[in-house]
Amino acid sequence: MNTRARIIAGEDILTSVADALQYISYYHPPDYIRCLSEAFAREQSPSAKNAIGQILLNSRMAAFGRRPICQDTGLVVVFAKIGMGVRIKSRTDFADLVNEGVRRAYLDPDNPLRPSIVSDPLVKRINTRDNTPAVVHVELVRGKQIEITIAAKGGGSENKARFTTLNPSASVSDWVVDTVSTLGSGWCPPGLISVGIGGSAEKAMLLAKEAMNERIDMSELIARGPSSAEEALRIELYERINALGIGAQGLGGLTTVVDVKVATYPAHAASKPVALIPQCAANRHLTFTLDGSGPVRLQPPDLSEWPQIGAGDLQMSGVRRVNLDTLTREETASWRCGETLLLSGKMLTGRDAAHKRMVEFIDAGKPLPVDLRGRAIYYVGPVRAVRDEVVGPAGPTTSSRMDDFAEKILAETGLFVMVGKAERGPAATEAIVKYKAPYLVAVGGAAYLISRAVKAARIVAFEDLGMEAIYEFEVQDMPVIMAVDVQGNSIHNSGPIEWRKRMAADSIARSIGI
Ligand SMILES: O=C(O)C[C@H](O)C(=O)O
Repeated sequence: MNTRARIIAGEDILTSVADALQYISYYHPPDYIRCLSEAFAREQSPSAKNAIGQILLNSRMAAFGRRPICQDTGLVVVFAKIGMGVRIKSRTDFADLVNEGVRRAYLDPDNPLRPSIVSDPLVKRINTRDNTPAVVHVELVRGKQIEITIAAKGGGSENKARFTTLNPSASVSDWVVDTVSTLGSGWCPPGLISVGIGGSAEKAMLLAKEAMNERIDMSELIARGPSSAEEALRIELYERINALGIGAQGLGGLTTVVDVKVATYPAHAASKPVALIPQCAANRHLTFTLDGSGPVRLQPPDLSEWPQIGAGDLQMSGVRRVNLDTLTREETASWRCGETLLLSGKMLTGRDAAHKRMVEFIDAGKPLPVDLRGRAIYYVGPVRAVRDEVVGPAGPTTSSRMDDFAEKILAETGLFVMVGKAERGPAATEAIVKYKAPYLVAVGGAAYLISRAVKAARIVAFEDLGMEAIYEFEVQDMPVIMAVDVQGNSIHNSGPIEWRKRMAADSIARSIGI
């Protein structure tokens, strides 16, 4: 038996991490594209079909353009299984090698990725500018290889991770379904729900996080039938979660999840820890193995698997064209929940840090550096532009994080319209009604597609905030859906209720044979 350690160069780890992060920034996993294409064909809700179509079209454009699928290019999470017969030739720690790979990938001049990580998360929250550090999990295993699973996890879906410890006899299925029904759609469905059961609090979370990177195989599982309690739970959850009618982007529809993963580990007799982590439509991960023969060599996927969706397939009939430069309160009050609008003209951008600072200015009686009166604001933190782009991928961020600022911003600035992603909470909805300032949504996960509607972009305030600075965008035909109108009607309430009812009626109809 050869007992000599196998040498793996640190540089091969670093290069492979960098190449893998670039690769997953623009190539969706083909298994996800296959499922989403099926969901697109099946979808009957026009809004949800349009959203899935935009995600698929965006994915194809990102793959051919080699630009990020989503403006949120993620928090890097690594699961490394290091064979105990391996010796890593490096002067730095394993985590430093990974971080150097992250730095190289995110600062790549051909395809720069958006740095989203802030240090001092408690107080200063300063962007580290290279997306480091990654979250690295290492396990020592038998063998002479290193297997690395790397993911770039979106912030919106990570924010919806949940944990509980159930009583041993309580139903995991009920807790998961109840919890998903409270998450809203900031996690950007259609995606996956991953569930970790057992171990301890942190172990359950890790089980869920690791399992979400497994191959999507729900239709195969349903076809062959479950062979374990975990598999039976996967099918049950897949059916029950989709029956909630949440649909793509929470607009109401048939597909909320394309798969549900379940991983288990022995637990204490007194406990049943359960972790739930959603995976968004920017489902980015890759597993590769290093055996000492050099860095990983990644082949592009077969792009003929990406459906060729055109504007005509997007169910955009009856759209209303809006000139943002001539908005009036009368006009915005006439927009109705569920309508598709195509926005043209100038809009401002601003997200978490810009809102916090604007409210600090207002509280201190200082004038804002930009006049929001009569304008639309888009909640976005774009990727840096390259080559002929005016802006990099620029999809919407989760609007509910701006809810706490809505009342003050609307009261003090005369802002007319907000554009973002997913539902608003009760306080923001009240402010929308009170100040007659409607709320529109763009499709989360269609960032590169949306960026093509941006014809000019310039930073107008808070440049030090990096991707969170306030820009002025000039857009042409940017597609959005009217989500909360000035009466307070919300598509994120009415859509899922309608599709839940329709699906229940359909299954009743099927069960009685009509
Ligand atoms: O940070 C972002 O751009 C978006 C975030 O991933 C979100 O979904 O809210």
